[in-house]
Order: sequence, then C-alpha cells, then structure tokens
Amino acid sequence: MSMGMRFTVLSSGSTGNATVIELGGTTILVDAGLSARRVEELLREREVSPEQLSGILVTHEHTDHIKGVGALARKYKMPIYANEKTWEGMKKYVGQIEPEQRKILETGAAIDFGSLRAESFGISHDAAEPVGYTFDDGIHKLSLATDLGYMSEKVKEAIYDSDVLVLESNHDIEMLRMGRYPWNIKRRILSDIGHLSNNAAGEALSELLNGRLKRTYLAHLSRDHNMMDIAKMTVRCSMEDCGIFFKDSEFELRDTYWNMPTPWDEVGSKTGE
Ligand SMILES: Nc1ccn([C@@H]2O[C@H](COP(=O)(O)O)[C@@H](O)[C@H]2O)c(=O)n1
Repeated sequence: MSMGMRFTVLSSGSTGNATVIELGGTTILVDAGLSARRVEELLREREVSPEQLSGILVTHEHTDHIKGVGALARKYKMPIYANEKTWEGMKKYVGQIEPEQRKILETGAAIDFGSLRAESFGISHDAAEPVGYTFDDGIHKLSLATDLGYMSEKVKEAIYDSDVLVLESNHDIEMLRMGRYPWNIKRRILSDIGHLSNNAAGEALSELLNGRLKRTYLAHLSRDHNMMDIAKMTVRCSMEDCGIFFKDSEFELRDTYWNMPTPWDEVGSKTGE
C-alpha cells in the first residue's frame, strides 16, 4: 500500500485524456475524456475502482477531456470540479448533473482533499477558461500542464518547484507543417492558443530544470505528427540548445500513451517506483 502521492496517466492525446492522482484514501481523476466505459476499464487496469474516486477535476470543456464526465458523475454520484466558464462550456455535453455535484473551483483557487491539495492555474488554449493543476502532499508536488499554446511566465511560476511534471509535447513542427491536416487546423495548433510543440516543451523545460524536477512525462502527443522517440530527442536537443544538459540518472523524460495507462509513479521517490 502506497503512503505517498502517486499517479498514473490513464490515457493521453486527442483521443482522450484522464489521469489519476492518489494519496492515502483520496483518489482524484483529472479529466475523463473517453467514454465512461473506457475510463472504467483503464481504472481497472490500475486496480482503481470508480467508487473510490473523490471527484473529477476538469481542465477544459473540449471533448477529449470531458467525454465521460456526465456518465461517470451520474453513475457514481461523485462531485465534478471546474471553473464557471468551463461549466458553461461543457453544459450541453455533460447533460444533467445534480446541483450538489456541481462544484465551482475558480482558477487559481486551491482545494484540499484530505492531505492532498489541488490548485488550478490558467493556461493559454482555445477553450472558455482552460486550466492545468498542481497537486501537493505538503512535501512533494506534481503538475499537469497540457493543451497550452505556449508556456506563460505564470504557468512556469505555478509549476516551477514540481518533483514530477506531465507536460504537453504535442507535435513535431515539420511533421505538422507537412502533414494532412487542413491549414486552418495547423494554424490553430501552432498558435498561442493551440498545442505545445516538442521544441517549445524543451525550451520550457530548460527553465524548469532546477534540481528538484526528477522526471517529466511527455503528454498529449499527436498520433499524426509526432512519435515518442522524436519527441524525446527534440525536447533534449532543444534543452541543449538552451545550454541545459542532463544525465538520465538525474532527470528523465518518460512516455505517456493514448491506449494504455502509465505505471503508477510515486511522486516522492527518485525513480517513481
Ligand atoms: N481533423 C482534426 C484533427 C485534429 N484536430 C485537433 O488538433 C489538435 C491536435 O490533434 P492531434 O491529434 O494531432 O494531437 C487537437 O486539438 C485536435 O482536436 C482537429 O481539430 N481536427
């Protein structure tokens, strides 16, 4: 039985996002962007029962983040947390949610789930009021930052002292430019309210590598315009271009998957095991 904060990214990418954070008896789901049935399957793979969930924190109202929210809320009667604009944006997709389950968490506000503190921070994306989240058990910190067109100073500040980071590394810029998407979609992805490229993730990481950050999970990879090996190599090269060199024993880049959960990661441990 784990004592410290641990997490698993159940699924990551534009086909659906969901992450579980657990501390003691508290289990939180961030986003449920797959069908409720698929979220249940993924939870089962990591031996989490949906009945255990203390609630779902929503980052923004895009389908790949909320697809299963309504059905899970109705089936398991759990509270759903989002800011007001996100509630407004997702109301037609999630269907009827009982008033006592509708929790408003203003951007920048913190909420305590027992000894696990969650705090949201604003990000730049083309949704009503998108956010990332940090989780803190009083000693260690985990941050989730995906679906951001660029990394603002405020985001860097919010996630700066993390032990572990889940960071978007959506696309290889050349693969996207040469790829099959219509130009308007490419322009949106490349814009400040789109998605973070491998290069941008590397540049951001070079400012975040401070001795405390032990590993970063590269997330929300495009299946059309990225590959994990390319993402890792580009992030590393981009960090080196910024003068940041690291040994794998000091800092690690790790995989997330669109079709299976990552292993549980103990945030406080050096290796996550
Ligand atoms: N036909 C499409 C394909 C993708 N999108 C959006 O683009 C973003 C990146 O998608 P990837 O699958 O390449 O990561 C994401 O926001 C998709 O929803 C689109 O709008 N139309």
